[in-house]
Amino acid sequence: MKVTLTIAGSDSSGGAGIQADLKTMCMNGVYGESVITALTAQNTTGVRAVLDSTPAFLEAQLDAVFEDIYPDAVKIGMVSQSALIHVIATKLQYYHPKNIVLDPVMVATSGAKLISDEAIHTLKEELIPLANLITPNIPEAEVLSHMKITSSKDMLKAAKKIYDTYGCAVLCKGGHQLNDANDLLYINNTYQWFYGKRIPNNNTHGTGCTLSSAIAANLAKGFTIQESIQRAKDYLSLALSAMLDLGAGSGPMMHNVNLKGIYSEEADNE
Ligand SMILES: Nc1ncnc2c1ncn2[C@@H]1O[C@H](COP(=O)(O)OP(=O)(O)OP(=O)(O)O)[C@@H](O)[C@H]1O
Ligand SMILES: Cc1ncc(CO)c(N)n1
Repeated sequence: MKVTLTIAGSDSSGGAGIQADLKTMCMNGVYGESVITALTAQNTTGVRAVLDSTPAFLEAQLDAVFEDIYPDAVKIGMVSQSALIHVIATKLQYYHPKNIVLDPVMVATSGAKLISDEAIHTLKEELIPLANLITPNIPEAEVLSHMKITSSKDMLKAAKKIYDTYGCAVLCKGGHQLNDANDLLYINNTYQWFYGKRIPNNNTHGTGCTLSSAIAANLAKGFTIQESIQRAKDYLSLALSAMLDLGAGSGPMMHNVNLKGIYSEEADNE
């Protein structure tokens, strides 16, 4: 069985973060491990409090996981402090996992800021260059590219700028902001659109976490980046289409959907 590790924050309401990642990994046919960067007290209406892990405890979690059940892919989500980002970067350089997907989480769907300004700088300097793929949404791509994005053309310009600066593949997600749910992959000096039909569901808490962990799960199973993105988008669409409606705010998605067995197999080239 293939193994995928999530390094992310816990969401007490179960819709985003570690909880979304583990549900997604389970449904996508891989064994999921979790290293927790922070606890959040949050629900569908907002984030009430954040308690960060200490750097030493984060380090202990990473060593425990990598020394025993070595993951085939790693997904990184919310990391709010520079010292924690530094620990992750140091350990990833030491253990060298094959596939690293980084979701540069900055702001929750509910609007809460999940990273300090100093940490954004450390993320750019130390962690983004280690990733194989990063998955910014539009506001995050604006921060990373230092430009405003108001159209598909802008998405392409920003994704190219990020790729040229950091050397990792970039999936710029069009989810919340533009009319369609179209995402743009920039990789190896070329680009590819992944088109998605917008599902009329405002319960989008955790869509970014779900997409990045589904991509990591599929990379672990041996699919290419392009195949993994397509499969992750298909999974997300199914989870959104189930139209779960929980909580007073932007609610979570339904993960226990009928996948008709298509998401559990491994790639032919494995
Ligand atoms: N209503 C929708 N219908 C279909 N796909 C959607 C919808 N909303 C978002 N998506 C898709 O979900 C994925 C995540 O994109 P999104 O822009 O929502 O990420 P995000 O803002 O990082 O999420 P989060 O809310 O977890 O921070 C993308 O593939 C996007 O196209
Ligand atoms: C813990 C956590 N990670 C990521 C997000 C972004 O959706 C969130 N709301 N909470």
